[in-house]
Amino acid sequence: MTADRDWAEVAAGPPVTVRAPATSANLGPGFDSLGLALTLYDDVEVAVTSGGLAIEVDGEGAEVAGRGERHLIVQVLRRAFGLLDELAGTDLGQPPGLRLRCANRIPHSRGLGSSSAAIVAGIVAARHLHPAGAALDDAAALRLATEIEGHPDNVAPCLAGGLTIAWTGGTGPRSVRLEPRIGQVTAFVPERRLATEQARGLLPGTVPHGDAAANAGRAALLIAALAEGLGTDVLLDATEDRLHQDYRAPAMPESAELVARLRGKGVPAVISGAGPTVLVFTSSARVDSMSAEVGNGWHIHPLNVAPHGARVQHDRSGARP
Ligand SMILES: Nc1ncnc2c1ncn2[C@@H]1O[C@H](COP(=O)(O)OP(=O)(O)OP(=O)(O)O)[C@@H](O)[C@H]1O
Ligand SMILES: N[C@@H](CCO)C(=O)O
Repeated sequence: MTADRDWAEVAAGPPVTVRAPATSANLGPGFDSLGLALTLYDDVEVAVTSGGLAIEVDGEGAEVAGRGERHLIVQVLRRAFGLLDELAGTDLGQPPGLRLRCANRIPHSRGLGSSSAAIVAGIVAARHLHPAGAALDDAAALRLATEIEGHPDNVAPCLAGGLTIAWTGGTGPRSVRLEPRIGQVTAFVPERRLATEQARGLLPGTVPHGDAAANAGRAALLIAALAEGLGTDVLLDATEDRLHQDYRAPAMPESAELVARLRGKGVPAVISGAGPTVLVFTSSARVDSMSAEVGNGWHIHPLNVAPHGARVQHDRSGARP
């Protein structure tokens, strides 16, 4: 099948800008399954050009700009363009050139889903730019993003917004989106980075049956607490974890200590994703009083749940939404 446009025509058109939200995965007991989209965003502009590869990065992780073909978003664009040709039966191949402009606000390797935002932004941009982009539907986008990221819990809310429960079934990764009834959450972000790969390496191969059973019950309770807007006392119990946080504590002792301290005072606090950011479910009034107590060394981000997943921002072409 031939596409209705070729890369030269795409290059003559406008670039696409995608806004992708930060995400917090696990939320305590929901390891590799639960995720929340947050109102902290990366913006990625992608243009097809007549040749070469140019990458500009402003903000977080500016050092990744020099990676050329190894830049995560470039790799994702290439994978998505290849998959689109396969799915649509077209043979466009790779575009002659690409230009990326990244405005990064999500801190890297802190547990706020920066890699998922980059992956999802790349997929949404590729779907918009490729003339047969509609062939990559939402289910295929989730499958591709999960394949690249390795687990679905950050990419699902980054694609869908809100609160998501993600799992891998017989047909691959899937997710369900819920509208959480919670107000503000606050991210306490330390300077120290922790790569997800390193944090995953600290997990044991097996866990005691009692711990697995406790987490299953708490994860179920957490969904009810978030969906129904249940009170802080329920949320405190519902965010208890026994499957990952303690095993990872040696790699982020300050974060583990902060979570324990806040929980000891009745505040529902968890490690965000693979850490070391601490995510707190609480009102803004409480955060103000907590901030003084938490001390220096933490960047404090009061955030809301992002209602939408990654979306195209400026579409001057009037083409696909
Ligand atoms: N906007 C981006 N552009 C290019 N590469 C990125 C971008 N964001 C993240 N990355 C890559 O992903 C790495 C961080 O991914 P990692 O999985 O370790 O942490 P995270 O996604 O921030 O946290 P978590 O998965 O725990 O929520 C960075 O070091 C960088 O290589
Ligand atoms: N569920 C993942 C989230 C981080 O990407 C983990 O905790 O390793």
